[in-house]
Amino acid sequence: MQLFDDCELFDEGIRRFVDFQLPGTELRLWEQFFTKAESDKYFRILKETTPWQQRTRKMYDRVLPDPRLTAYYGGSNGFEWTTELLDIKAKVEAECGIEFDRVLLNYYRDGNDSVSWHSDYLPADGRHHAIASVTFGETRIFKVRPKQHAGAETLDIPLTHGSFLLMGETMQDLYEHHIPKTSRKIGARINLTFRISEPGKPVYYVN
Ligand SMILES: O=C(O)CCC(=O)C(=O)O
Ligand SMILES: [Fe+2]
Repeated sequence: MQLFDDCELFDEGIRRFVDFQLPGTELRLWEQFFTKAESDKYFRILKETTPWQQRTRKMYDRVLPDPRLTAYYGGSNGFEWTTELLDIKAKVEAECGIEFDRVLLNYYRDGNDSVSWHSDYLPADGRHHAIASVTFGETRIFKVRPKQHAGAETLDIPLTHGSFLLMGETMQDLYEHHIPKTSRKIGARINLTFRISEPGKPVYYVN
């Protein structure tokens, strides 16, 4: 589905906007939301200065490393915000009019890194909020399908360098998403998901 219906001139070309018009929720994509120069700078700084962590999770009776590295900022138990993360957050907030208070960074080192089908973790206040997803680096396919997916189509969205994807409040209730592995010889990708938690409550992040 390609509905580039609201193009505006951007300093390095055309900023393309897509509203995927998903039933029951909002899913909107701004490509080249950050300029090439900004995106290159943020990719380099985040790659080099983030204290990337290798998380593990228990699968049945085995403890397996997540196929990606992560770092968590803000909220009540994340790292201290950096200038760059606050700048990225401010630009996203100005566009969508929503304020976020924490961000999860994912570092996909190559095509072998991935995230399996899931919906994002329910915040401590028991209700889902909008999530803003920003990508720097290699393009990866973001797949979306309804939770009731028998017979349903999967939406494949290439998330490009400098793009901003906004998932609406009900997205996690109704849909799940996934970044598949790829055998293509590709470089690294960094994804940031800005989230909202109930103020004052610790966030036990999983996804
Ligand atoms: O890398 C992405 O685009 C998605 C990451 C994700 O789904 C998550 O961290 O929950
Ligand atoms: Fe997710």
